Amino acid sequence: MKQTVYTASPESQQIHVWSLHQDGKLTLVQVVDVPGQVQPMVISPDKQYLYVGVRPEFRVIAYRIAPDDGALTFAGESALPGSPTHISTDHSGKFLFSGSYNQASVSVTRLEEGLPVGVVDVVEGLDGCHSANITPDNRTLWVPALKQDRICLFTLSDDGKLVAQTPAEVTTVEGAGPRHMAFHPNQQYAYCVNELNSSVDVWELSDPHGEIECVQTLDMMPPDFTGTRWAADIHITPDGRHLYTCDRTSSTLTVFTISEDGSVLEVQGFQPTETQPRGFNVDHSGKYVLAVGQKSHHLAVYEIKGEQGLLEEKGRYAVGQGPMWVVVNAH
Ligand SMILES: O=C1O[C@H](COP(=O)(O)O)[C@@H](O)[C@H](O)[C@H]1O
Repeated sequence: MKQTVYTASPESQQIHVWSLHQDGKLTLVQVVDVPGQVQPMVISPDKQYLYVGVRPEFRVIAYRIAPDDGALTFAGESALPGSPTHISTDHSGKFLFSGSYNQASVSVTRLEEGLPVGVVDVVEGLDGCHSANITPDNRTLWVPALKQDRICLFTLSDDGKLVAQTPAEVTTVEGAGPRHMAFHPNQQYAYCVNELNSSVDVWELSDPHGEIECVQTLDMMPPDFTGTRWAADIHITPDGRHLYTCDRTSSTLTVFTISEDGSVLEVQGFQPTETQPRGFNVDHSGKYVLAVGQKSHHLAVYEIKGEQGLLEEKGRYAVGQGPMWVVVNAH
């Protein structure tokens, strides 16, 4: 398996394309100058396109991915109704979702033959909308509205419309600020990192018409931490054994193990990382974590070690200015 890593740096308006080698080393393949401040990124389910959200002219740009070395070529673009804070796709590759914090909305863009062609739905009134997360069965879109301490639940219709479910939302404790999510591969549990109190909620997914319950809430900060909590991102290993989160004030990655059935998390340790980590990811082999520092302008690679999933730094690399997002493609 070959892997390519993409980092987005909005201040220098660049995407860096890296080959990730088996030993965790990176070599630079390409630096793409993006026409705008590039923030969120996602790879199409068929692995042929990288979609990126750009501002101040709000749009999604599609880059074709070269199958051999992962290099990017501009392929198309489409306007978005608000600043793209987060983008993702459904699993069929027919729709792209964009959560907009500043516009308090989530939008759905139709994809045709991999290219974005236009917005087909917008849901407003989602204050602090921070991400859109489709369940592994492609049925339900979970959309955290950070400023409302709720995660809205929508059914994705065949024509890309978002239909509020019953119940239409789940709520966190007051002041948590739900932000980003990950799903367990067994499809029974979702994990949400809460920005404002740096905690993680474990959501038990049930029958679509039944109750969805928060079965555990964990503090992700070291016990002696006294600063302002400012969590950002969350990722799970492909085998569902380890979960990682990041906090920007402390520049820390928190390491969790996950119980066999996905229901119980346990904090295993804290990894100091790049300054102000807003985005990170796990590679497809489940061997490496890659994190960028918005204030260090570097990408660090960590090897996942042993049963606890603790991290050991393998190298760090200068990227563009203000890096925010990391995605990994396997081809
Ligand atoms: O994490 C955060 O995100 C919001 C929205 O970010 P944007 O890049 O879409 O403008 C930001 O305003 C907030 O301060 C920050 O904590």
